[in-house]
Amino acid sequence: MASKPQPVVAANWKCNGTVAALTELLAVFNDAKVDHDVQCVVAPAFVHFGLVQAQLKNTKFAISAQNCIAKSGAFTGEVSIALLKDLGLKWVILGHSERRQYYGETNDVVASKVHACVGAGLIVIACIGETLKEREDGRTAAVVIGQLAAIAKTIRVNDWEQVVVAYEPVWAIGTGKVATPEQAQEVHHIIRQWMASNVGAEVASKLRILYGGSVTAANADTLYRCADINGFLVGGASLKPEFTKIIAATKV
Ligand SMILES: O=C(CO)COP(=O)(O)O
Repeated sequence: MASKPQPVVAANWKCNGTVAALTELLAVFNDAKVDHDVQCVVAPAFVHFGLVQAQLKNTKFAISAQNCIAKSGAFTGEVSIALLKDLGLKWVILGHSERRQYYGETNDVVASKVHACVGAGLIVIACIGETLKEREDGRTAAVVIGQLAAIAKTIRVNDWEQVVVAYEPVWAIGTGKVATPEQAQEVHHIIRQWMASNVGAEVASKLRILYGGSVTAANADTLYRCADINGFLVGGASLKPEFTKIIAATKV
């Protein structure tokens, strides 16, 4: 346990929140006593960046985008790396399954975004994970390795310092059906082993691999005890005060 890398606990607020509700929640995050070595991250919708930048005072937290595109210009409705950097943002989530599913982001699209973002100095939370059908067909390892390999192909070994991997089984997202610790650990181990064999042992041992999918204050402790789980990417529960308990679960 002592050799685990610094945990990351990230709140993915997705397309949720009101000014009033988020103001209340940020006050809770500001008051949270986080006295262990952990990186907390909040990813609001783009329209809430200003609110979060003005109100989030807890220095354990960074602000993240939920997506971006590589280049600025005539791309109506999009937000580019340069726009994020101009606001002082350092983190971005890429390849979330909702972006893959609803916006057609393929492994190659995600990989090229990861390449562009690490090249620009951002820290990327790169999401991978299988659907229920893929799991039932026995293709979990092949799918997540395919997603990971596409990224590994586009970035250099040193770039992995700027990448956090989030394993989010699609069937566990927003369903209340959390992966068991055994199911999660099995895939996290496969990811780390693949990284060790294909990128390098040191990169693999330092890589933060987060679990996401119906994480709550009630299951975070048990999940974090798994050897290869280094934190969480949280949706629903990150919009509630219980998110601070999920952060606390990474204190060992
Ligand atoms: O998609 C997720 C985080 O990115 C997980 O969402 P839930 O925690 O709501 O299942």
